[in-house]
Amino acid sequence: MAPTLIYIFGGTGDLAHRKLIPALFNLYIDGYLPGPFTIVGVGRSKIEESTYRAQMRKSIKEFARRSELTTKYWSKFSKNITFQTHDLNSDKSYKEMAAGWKAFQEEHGKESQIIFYLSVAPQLAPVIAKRLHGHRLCHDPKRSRMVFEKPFGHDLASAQELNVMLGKLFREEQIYRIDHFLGKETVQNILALRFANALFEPIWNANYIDHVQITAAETVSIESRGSYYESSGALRDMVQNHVLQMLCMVAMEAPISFEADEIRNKKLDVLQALRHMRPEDVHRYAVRGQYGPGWSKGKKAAGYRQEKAVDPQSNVETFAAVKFYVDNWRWKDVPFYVRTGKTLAAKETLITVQFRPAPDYAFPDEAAHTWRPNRLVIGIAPKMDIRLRFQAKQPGPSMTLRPVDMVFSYASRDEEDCQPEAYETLLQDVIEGNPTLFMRADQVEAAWKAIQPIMEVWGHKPPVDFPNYTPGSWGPEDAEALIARDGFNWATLPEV
Ligand SMILES: NC(=O)C1=CN([C@@H]2O[C@H](COP(=O)(O)OP(=O)(O)OC[C@H]3O[C@@H](n4cnc5c(N)ncnc54)[C@H](OP(=O)(O)O)[C@@H]3O)[C@@H](O)[C@H]2O)C=CC1
Ligand SMILES: O=C1O[C@H](COP(=O)(O)O)[C@@H](O)[C@H](O)[C@H]1O
Repeated sequence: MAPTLIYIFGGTGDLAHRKLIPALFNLYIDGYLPGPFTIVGVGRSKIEESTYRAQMRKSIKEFARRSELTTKYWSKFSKNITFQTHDLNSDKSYKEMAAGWKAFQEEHGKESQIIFYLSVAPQLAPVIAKRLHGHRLCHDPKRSRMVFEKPFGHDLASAQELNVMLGKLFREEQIYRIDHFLGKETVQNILALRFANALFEPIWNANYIDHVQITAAETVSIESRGSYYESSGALRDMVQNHVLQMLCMVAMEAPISFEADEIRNKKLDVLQALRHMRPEDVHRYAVRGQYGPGWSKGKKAAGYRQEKAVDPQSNVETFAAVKFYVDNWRWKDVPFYVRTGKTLAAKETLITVQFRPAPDYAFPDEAAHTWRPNRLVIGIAPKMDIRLRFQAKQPGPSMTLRPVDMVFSYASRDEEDCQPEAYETLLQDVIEGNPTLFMRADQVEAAWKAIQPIMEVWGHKPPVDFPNYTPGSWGPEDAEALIARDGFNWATLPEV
């Protein structure tokens, strides 16, 4: 692998502390980092290199998957970490970085590569891109890459604008739009489950599948991210990206190869097939919620409007549920119910594929058959498993049925401990120049387009009932109604 210089813009921020540096540490332990590499944390803070290193050591101890190995590997790893104070709006900073890049190439050779990870507020992205271009820091498309954190844009128009600008300055293959859910093992495994087995594919369509549910529930509040969340909300923060990407994995057609563009094309087809919502129909398809004050894990919990950096009258949603349809042959009239929210009853990311009931059959009524067990449940996180729930005969003299599970669990195969974190997989892909798991410009735009009508209606019509759910619940009543109207319930882990 080519010698690599990695700039982490936002090196003092939350994401760098909790995810990026710990992920790079794990990659180092596994020998996946290139021979010579340098990680340069960048922030406005005026801190010494030694202080930065000490902070990063603490982060690794706290957040790295294999923190117990900190002592063993830290001293070697830390030699590759440095810190620079820069204002990323200032030209001078890029001049200094250009000098640093020149020196790196002189030391390690012309095949060296440079990566800029933009772990900063999205408003900084355009100025950074222009300056990197202006200082020829990304002029060689084969040896320079930029990683853009989410959110990529604020809506369809701003995402398009950013894409157009980047398209003028760089080649698409240099631009890595990250969605960390795509780095999760269990999300990638959906492709293996569907396309490496002939078992499911024949029934993976509207003839046999009744509906699909995707839940991405969190127990945490918005924590210290109030100012970001006020300009985002659950729909932009989770549905536009992570949830729709999971939906694509479930709904896409079989790829003919695992080439980056082939997978991206197949996912784009799904996004483009999402049924357009007319503004007057949005209330039938989408529900929003905001948590009020209450109790969580035996402690008093603040409501969203009482959180730091949040407007006390805020109408930003912390919960969203949407019913999507994928208007193509495979998924004709099959609803995809998705929901996500903060301070919910459980941390649970789960995909449930509900099959249609068996046709009328010979079992006596007292067999108490229901058709709900007939489902495949994919645990994305924190439970990582796949369970097929089906009807079986209850042992005994009568023909009584009961639901049973056939389970593949990562934990039971000792595989959970050696799972790379999503950011490890994705950072390794950036270093190796593999964009398969990253979003192409058109995908990001198609995802914004899918939720644009909801954003517009919600933006124009303030909610009348906020706050409308309590911490520790499963969200607002209306979310139950959204799915109950069609005769179903949301699936959660204990009862699936
Ligand atoms: N945190 C998370 O869990 C997630 C974050 N993201 C995305 O990642 C990005 C970063 O988020 P997060 O780490 O939480 O943000 P933080 O607010 O914690 O950190 C922001 C970083 O940007 C730096 N910064 C801000 N302005 C400048 C500037 N003008 N010049 C140089 N550095 C600057 C800050 O440095 P300093 O303080 O030293 O000035 C700090 O390191 C955002 O786009 C966010 O949406 C995405 C998914 C999850
Ligand atoms: O991108 C985001 O994701 C996290 C949830 O990610 P997970 O891997 O912990 O499930 C979410 O908390 C955050 O609000 C959002 O920005």
